[in-house]
Amino acid sequence: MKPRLAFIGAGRMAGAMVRGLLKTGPWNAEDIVCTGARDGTAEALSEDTGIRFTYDWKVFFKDAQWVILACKPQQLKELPESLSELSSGRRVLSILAGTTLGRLKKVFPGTANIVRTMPNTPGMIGAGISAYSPLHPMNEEDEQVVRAILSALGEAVSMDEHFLDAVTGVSGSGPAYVFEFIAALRDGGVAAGLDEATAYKLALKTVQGAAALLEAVPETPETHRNWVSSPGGTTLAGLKVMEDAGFRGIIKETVAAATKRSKELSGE
Ligand SMILES: NC(=O)C1=CN([C@@H]2O[C@H](COP(=O)(O)OP(=O)(O)OC[C@H]3O[C@@H](n4cnc5c(N)ncnc54)[C@H](OP(=O)(O)O)[C@@H]3O)[C@@H](O)[C@H]2O)C=CC1
Ligand SMILES: O=C(O)[C@@H]1CCC=N1
Repeated sequence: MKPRLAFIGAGRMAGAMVRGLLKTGPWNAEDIVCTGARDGTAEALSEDTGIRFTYDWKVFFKDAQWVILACKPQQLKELPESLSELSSGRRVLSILAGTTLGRLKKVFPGTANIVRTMPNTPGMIGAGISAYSPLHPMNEEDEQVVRAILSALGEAVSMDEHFLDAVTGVSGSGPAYVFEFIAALRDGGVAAGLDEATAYKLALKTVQGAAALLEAVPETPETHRNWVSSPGGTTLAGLKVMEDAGFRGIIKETVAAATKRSKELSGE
């Protein structure tokens, strides 16, 4: 169970997947090829990891068994029409935000199966979470391959395609919200008198520690929040500002906007 993999796109996410795959195995560099849009990422990924790269689509598809689609959703329409024939009989795993299985089927009509997935950037260190959904029910071998590929990035869960836009809004884009929160916590510390490096370290370790604590002691976030909050104490004074400013409503709207954008991307 080690099909040859061919990446269309060699950017941040493709790079994370290739590095994860080479680390976790069973894939070796010679089992993987990539291509790009001639802006240098394919050469760079090849140089860094030892995988092959080519700009010749015939060479690209020659012995590819699984095609990993990892360009931007808007770049899908730039791919040549010849791909529809060249990809015939292959399997496709797409990480494109928003791009539905229905649309992918039109681009790759002769493929044996197509799987849509939504990973996230913590996958770069094996700490990601991906949801995936196949066009046709997968046989055991294909399911094993998909799980092995996604496991190189962290956890993987199977889900109805209907949910993948919401998954994108929560965990696909989610790391960016968390980074924004850490930056805001750092800036709050600086405004309260700390130097920037100290404030950043405190903010980062606090978010890291809080997430690790939640996982280790699986009470709800609300329970953990209450354990931090002493009556008449500092935390409640801080939380009141968050509540008055509608923090939860803002995050809900944030997820809704990203989910909506994911749905829109399917048509672009
Ligand atoms: N970034 C994230 O957090 C996440 C991203 N995704 C999805 O992953 C995908 C890739 O994102 P990301 O890695 O950030 O993007 P990058 O911009 O880093 O990478 C895009 C890659 O696609 C290549 N490319 C562009 N046009 C073509 C083309 N016509 N033919 C072949 N290759 C092409 C680029 O090549 P070149 O450099 O030569 O132009 C580049 O290697 C997106 O679809 C996104 O929705 C999913 C989950 C999380
Ligand atoms: O911003 C985006 O469109 C991609 C999808 C999820 C994370 N990044």
